[in-house]
Amino acid sequence: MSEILRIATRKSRLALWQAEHVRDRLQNEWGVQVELVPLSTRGDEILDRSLSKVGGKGLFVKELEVALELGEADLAVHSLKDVPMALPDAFALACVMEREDPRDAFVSPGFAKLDDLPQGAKVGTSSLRRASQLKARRPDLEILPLRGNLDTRLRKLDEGGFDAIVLAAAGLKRLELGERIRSHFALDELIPCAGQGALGIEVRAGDHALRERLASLAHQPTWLACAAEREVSRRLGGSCSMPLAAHAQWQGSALFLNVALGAPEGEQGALLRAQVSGPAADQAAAEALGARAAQALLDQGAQLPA
Ligand SMILES: NCc1[nH]cc(CCC(=O)O)c1CC(=O)O
Repeated sequence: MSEILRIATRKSRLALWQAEHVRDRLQNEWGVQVELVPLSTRGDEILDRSLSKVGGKGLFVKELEVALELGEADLAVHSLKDVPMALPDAFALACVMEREDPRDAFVSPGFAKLDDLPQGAKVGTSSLRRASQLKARRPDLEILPLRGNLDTRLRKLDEGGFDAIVLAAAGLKRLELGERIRSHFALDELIPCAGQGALGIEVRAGDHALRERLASLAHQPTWLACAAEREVSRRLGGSCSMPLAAHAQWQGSALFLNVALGAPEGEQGALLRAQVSGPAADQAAAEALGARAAQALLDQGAQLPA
């Protein structure tokens, strides 16, 4: 077979690692030839500005979709947490792969963990989700914006100006930067965002044969957990301009879904939290759990975006 599959990817080191990871699996497990098609996305170009104000997460995904649409690539590999809840009809999420460590990591030259930070310490993160949960635990902290890819953020920490920064453990581990992690936040202490640590593969919706074949890369427990998490975002109209956290963990055949929602940007207010659990044998059951968690937040007064 002379078939060549092409993977559209962003050019950041993490995006390339993730695309190479999928390439290697396809080559090893299917014996096909796979090429990477690296693209720069508008998301990367405007990373130094406020993403939440220019159009949100979808930007990371959009240019890769254009390459799929034009037939320049057959698959797009994404960090699932950057994939919008609703894809355009022409595209489909063919599979979600086994999740890496979903936790957030505490990175600091001088301190081993959050509780060790002195009063008023400066913590870098531009994630509203991380900021609202950190503030709920430590109202004294000064949260400062920190953007850019992982290498850029670590460089900014090394240049001074922050006592600590918070990053996804998965990205650091994939880039062999795990030694920068001083400690991991517990999953109920700094709840991750929906899909954190998981990879999703997007294809043209009409590529039925490829969609079926990609089922061999899917990890069903990860997919069901992420389906529950993503349903919370979908119900609450979640975007990265919303400080929403949703993380589901398996205990036997039951899924435990932890969610938190901070006050809207610039406003004061308590962090809302909820936990729901139940069996989740299929996607519908997982999404029903997500819907229950979203309703629990709404019952506590969560505001849907206008
Ligand atoms: N928001 C950007 C982004 N998208 C995916 C990852 C890391 C990998 C992952 O969480 O799956 C990161 C970095 C971070 O949040 O620190």
